Amino acid sequence: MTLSAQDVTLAGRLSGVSLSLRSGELTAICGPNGAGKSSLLACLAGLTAPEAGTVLLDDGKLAAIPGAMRARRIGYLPQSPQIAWDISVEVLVSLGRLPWPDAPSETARAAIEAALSAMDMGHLRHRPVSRLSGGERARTLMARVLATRPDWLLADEPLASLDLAHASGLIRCFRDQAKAGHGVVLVLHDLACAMNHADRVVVLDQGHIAADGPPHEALNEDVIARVWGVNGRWLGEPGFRALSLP
Ligand SMILES: Nc1ncnc2c1ncn2[C@@H]1O[C@H](COP(=O)(O)OP(=O)(O)OP(=O)(O)O)[C@@H](O)[C@H]1O
Repeated sequence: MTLSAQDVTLAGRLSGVSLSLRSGELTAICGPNGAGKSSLLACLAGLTAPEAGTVLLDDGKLAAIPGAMRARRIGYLPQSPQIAWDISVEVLVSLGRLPWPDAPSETARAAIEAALSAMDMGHLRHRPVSRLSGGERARTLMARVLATRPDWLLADEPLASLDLAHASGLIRCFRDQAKAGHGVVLVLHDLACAMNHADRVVVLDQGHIAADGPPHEALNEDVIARVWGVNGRWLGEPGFRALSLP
């Protein structure tokens, strides 16, 4: 399965971006503030229509796929999700099953339970979302996406408010999803996380692709100096790299 952008343009945000993402891989999209990462992810999710260019899911135009089917195939976590109603954690997570015609069913129940468990939210399932901490709220919203069991997981800064143990658990979850053949695409500011856990890194800079490849190439020190303007140094062993900043 592939999810591709062909010459995608959004004025002032993306300039002719082309890339083809493969399922079974964890792809990290990195870049400075305002580089166009969230804009690209929203286009790939089918939630922002490009002004020019096309997004393809496998060989078909994403825009031509009916909404419910698209929502079954692509799960999307925005950078700052809004929660409209003060419902319980469990009800919010169960909304992830809305695109499916199966609710309530054994499959739906199992997907919701697995998502609550993966995000360590089972013990808070009855709590209203207005009474969650920031990290708990983020885990609940991620669980809602997981409950859909989409082919593609697109998440914008999914680790931003998680503590160390929950961030590590979520990275493991993303890796398992990729191993199971799903496509995982994450916007990440944490370059060490991208270096250590991604199969592929796409670096965006001012709406263009500045680098694209395995992490050790796409995030080498020259690219970091050129794109971020910082002379960082990679330290440590592969898989446990840390970026030391001057
Ligand atoms: N709805 C919008 N309409 C017009 N311009 C926008 C819109 N949203 C964002 N922009 C602009 O487009 C550019 C890219 O924004 P985007 O949110 O994609 O960047 P980003 O790489 O995700 O940044 P960050 O790391 O700060 O989250 C920025 O200059 C931003 O100001």
